[in-house]
Amino acid sequence: TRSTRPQRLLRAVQQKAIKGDPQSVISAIDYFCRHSEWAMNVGDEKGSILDSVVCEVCPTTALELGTYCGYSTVRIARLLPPGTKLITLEFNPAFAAVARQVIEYAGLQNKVCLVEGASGDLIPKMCQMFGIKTFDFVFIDHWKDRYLPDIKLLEECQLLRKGSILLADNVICPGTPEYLEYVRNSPHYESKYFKSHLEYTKVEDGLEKSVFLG
Ligand SMILES: CNc1ncnc2c1ncn2[C@@H]1O[C@H](/C=C/CNC(=O)c2cc(-c3ccc(F)cc3)cc(O)c2O)[C@@H](O)[C@H]1O
Ligand SMILES: [Mg+2]
Repeated sequence: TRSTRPQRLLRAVQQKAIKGDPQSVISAIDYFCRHSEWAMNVGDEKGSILDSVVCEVCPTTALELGTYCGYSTVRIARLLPPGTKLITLEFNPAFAAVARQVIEYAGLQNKVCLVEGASGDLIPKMCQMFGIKTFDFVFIDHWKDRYLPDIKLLEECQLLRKGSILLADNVICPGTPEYLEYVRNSPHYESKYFKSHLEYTKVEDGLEKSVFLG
């Protein structure tokens, strides 16, 4: 049977990147997506904004919603100091299998915990599964209509603290109108839009950075 796009993306990593070198894995995926097949990774332009926010926050606990092929997982994990963990949630087993191999190829398996399952089921289990009290940083990049319910769930589970940073992809394209309206109007968040472009295109898109105020 034909290979899937994530499998072809993984093959590009295995053929072009250097084992144990996260930057070469990132570059191999970006090259593949620009010159062979577009894929819904956060990409290099929005990815450098993601990098700067991660470096600014220096999270000790981080969560990613929607691993897909692990591109943003590698971008985030490569910047984390030793001893910190990035927990990434992915409910599609085929995508999770590819992501595990991409993360391992980058040599970052010790900084990442990929949990297979739905965010709605797993978020309430973060404390019992990992002893996590609160997240310093959350990268949101899964189904766009799940951004809002999932941050409300994070609030309910008291997994956010004063100063926790949420960074959401695709707030313009495909768009997350209900999420944007909430974080921009809620007294519990201070929000800022980082204008950029949809990965590998000239279409406008951007990231929304929101600080939880408690
Ligand atoms: C709902 N709870 C969930 N729990 C765990 N994993 C979940 C999940 N929802 C979705 N996922 C997973 O996240 C990933 C989903 C990502 C959805 N992303 C998009 O739709 C997306 C789409 C575009 C896009 C933009 C323009 C266009 F023309 C076509 C596509 C660009 C992006 O950057 C995107 O992130 C998959 O791996 C999916 O299996
Ligand atoms: Mg995205």
